[in-house]
Amino acid sequence: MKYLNQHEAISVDEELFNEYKFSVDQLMELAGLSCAHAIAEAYTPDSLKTNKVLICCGPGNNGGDGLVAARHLSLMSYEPYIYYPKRTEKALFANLQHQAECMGITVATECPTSDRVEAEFGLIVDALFGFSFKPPVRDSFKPIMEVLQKSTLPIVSVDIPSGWDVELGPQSDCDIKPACLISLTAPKLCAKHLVNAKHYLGGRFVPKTLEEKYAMNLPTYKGRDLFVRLN
Ligand SMILES: NC(=O)C1=CN([C@@H]2O[C@H](COP(=O)(O)OP(=O)(O)OC[C@H]3O[C@@H](n4cnc5c(N)ncnc54)[C@H](O)[C@@H]3O)[C@@H](O)[C@H]2O)[C@@H](O)CC1
Ligand SMILES: [K+]
Repeated sequence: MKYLNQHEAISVDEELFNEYKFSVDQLMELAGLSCAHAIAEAYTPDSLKTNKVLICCGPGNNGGDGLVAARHLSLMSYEPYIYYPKRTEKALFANLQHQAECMGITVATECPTSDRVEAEFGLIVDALFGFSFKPPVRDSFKPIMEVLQKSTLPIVSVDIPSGWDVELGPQSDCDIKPACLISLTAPKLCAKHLVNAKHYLGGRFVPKTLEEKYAMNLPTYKGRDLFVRLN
């Protein structure tokens, strides 16, 4: 299987939208749903200290995947709580936030303290930054990155472990250690730097012609599964 560089990941994204005419909402829903399913397989509610899940959502589409995943997790016996500090004006994101709130999920702008996170939650979902991230992390996201770096809870990263360079992996100023990574579409080069982590692939929406154009050589998804375990 091929691990994409940052440029390839962005090109694949653009082709899905421009050539194949998918809308962002469509792919985000499928991506976030596949994350919720992979999380439910990797961390059943009763395997966790508590079923409360902290979902950290960033300002871009990676954050959107987190908002979608939260909604699906709430339908599957988890109790999500969303930290979403930097919001956009775009209707898609406002609607995703609204849908989550209508389902009784808190969407907060205030960064939770480490003490609170350790005491209150059983799992952290990191949907802060995806394949468009360029290090270093800007100041406004440093407090939550510190919480993630200090945490003893399992962290599930969506697409890219946040703060990692998309190709080079961990950075000295920001080195979170996810217990699980859910790559979307195809893994990116940074996934080669995972240590002792579960690795899933989700985002089962890549047309065969696009897979072949980028020589992705994707693994076979089983039956109706929305994700496949890589490691
Ligand atoms: N192409 C695909 O196949 C799909 C991609 N999706 C998701 O979309 C993600 C990519 O989304 P985007 O391109 O919107 O970008 P990201 O969500 O990766 O991040 C972009 C945002 O982060 C900010 N940012 C970048 N560097 C930063 C830094 N150093 N410090 C603080 N903030 C920083 C940018 O200002 C921007 O607001 C993927 O990783 C994946 O999670 C899915 O939603 C749908 C399908
Ligand atoms: K992430």
